[in-house]
Amino acid sequence: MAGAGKSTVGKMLALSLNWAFVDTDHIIEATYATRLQDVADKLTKDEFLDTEASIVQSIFFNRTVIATGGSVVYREKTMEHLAKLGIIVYLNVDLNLILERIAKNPERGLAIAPGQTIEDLFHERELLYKKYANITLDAKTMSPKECAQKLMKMLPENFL
Ligand SMILES: Nc1ncnc2c1ncn2[C@@H]1O[C@H](COP(=O)(O)OP(=O)(O)O)[C@@H](O)[C@H]1O
Ligand SMILES: O=C(O)C1=C[C@@H](OP(=O)(O)O)[C@@H](O)[C@H](O)C1
Ligand SMILES: [Mg+2]
Repeated sequence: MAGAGKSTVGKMLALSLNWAFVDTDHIIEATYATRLQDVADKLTKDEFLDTEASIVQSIFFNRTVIATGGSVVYREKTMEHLAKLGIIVYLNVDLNLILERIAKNPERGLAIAPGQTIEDLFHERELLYKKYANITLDAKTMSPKECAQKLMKMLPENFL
């Protein structure tokens, strides 16, 4: 979910693993040579989801922690692609904390349909995040560093 900490924790996890780190929001910005928000503003929700999906599906990196946007989960093919690349981590953070973090940064983009609330979005996505996750980390009470440390322990031994 947006605000769960994917970009922050992902970067720290990559450092711990000594792996590369890629944020797919940055790849979208690099591709379109503009801010993510400018890309999103010109598109409907579905068009944004398709754009994100096609960019994520063009990634074939190994030994890389990939932080996606929270909206990636709507496209089954894209999630299957990510599943082939490696382990999918779900950072589970409760709704109140998500609302707090989003409120702190209202400029933050969100693929949300007209009339939909963040609560609706959270509940709709929660099921999808659980469906695709190989590892679920209850991240609510942990700092980003603690999340990364815990994930290091949760990764399968034969994975590294
Ligand atoms: N575990 C955490 N504890 C406290 N603050 C966090 C934690 N993870 C992320 N944050 C903060 O929450 C905000 C959203 O984090 P971000 O990594 O951008 O989330 P995402 O990429 O999932 O949208 C940032 O301001 C970040 O510093
Ligand atoms: O969850 C979402 O709808 C989105 C989350 C954003 O990324 P983060 O999850 O990193 O905030 C970004 O991809 C886009 O604005 C849509
Ligand atoms: Mg992010």
